[in-house]
Amino acid sequence: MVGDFLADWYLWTKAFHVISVIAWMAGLFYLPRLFVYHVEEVEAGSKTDAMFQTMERRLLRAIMNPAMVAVWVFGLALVFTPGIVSWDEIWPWTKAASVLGMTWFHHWLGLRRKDFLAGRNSLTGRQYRMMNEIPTLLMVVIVVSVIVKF
Ligand code: HEM
Repeated sequence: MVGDFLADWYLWTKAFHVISVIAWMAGLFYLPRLFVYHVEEVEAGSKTDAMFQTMERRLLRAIMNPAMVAVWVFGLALVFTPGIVSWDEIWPWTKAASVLGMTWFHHWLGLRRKDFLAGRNSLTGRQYRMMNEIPTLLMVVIVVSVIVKF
C-alpha cells in the first residue's frame, strides 16, 4: 500500500530530495564562510556584529533547518520506496555514514552560532576555513555513492 504510493511518486520524491539537498548544501557551505568573516573582520559588540548574528540566525533557521528536514523526509521516503535501496550493496552504507556526518556538521555549526551570539567564539578564521572542507568531502562521497553505486 504505502510501497505502491511511494513507487508512484518515486521521481517526484527524488526531484524534491535533490532540490532540498541544493538548499541545504548552499547553507552548509555559506555559514562557515560567514563565521570566517565574522571572526576576522568584525569587532565584538559592534553594529556589524549584530548584523552578522542576524544573517547567521536567518540562514540557519529560515533555510538550513527546513532544508535539512526536507532532505531527510524525502530521502527516507526514497529508502522506503520498493526496489530502490539494496542494503546488500556498499553504497547505501557509505551514503548513510556520510549523511550522518553532514547532519553532525549542521548541528556543530548551530552550536558555533550560539557561541557567537554569547560573544564567546573560540575558533580562528583558519579553523573555520578548515572545517569548511568537511561538507565538500562528504558531498563528493555522497554523490559518487548514489550515482556510481559501487
Ligand atoms: C539525509 C538523509 C538522506 C537520505 C535518507 C537519502 C537517501 C537517498 C535515496 C534512497 C536516494 C535514491 C537513490 C536512487 O534513486 O537510486 C537518494 C538520491 C539522491 N541523493 Fe540522497 N539521501 C539523503 C541525503 C542526501 C544528501 C545530503 C545528498 C547530497 C549532498 C544527497 C544526494 C542525492 C542525489 C544527488 C540523489 C539522486 C541520485 C540519482 O540520480 O539517482 N542525498 N537519496
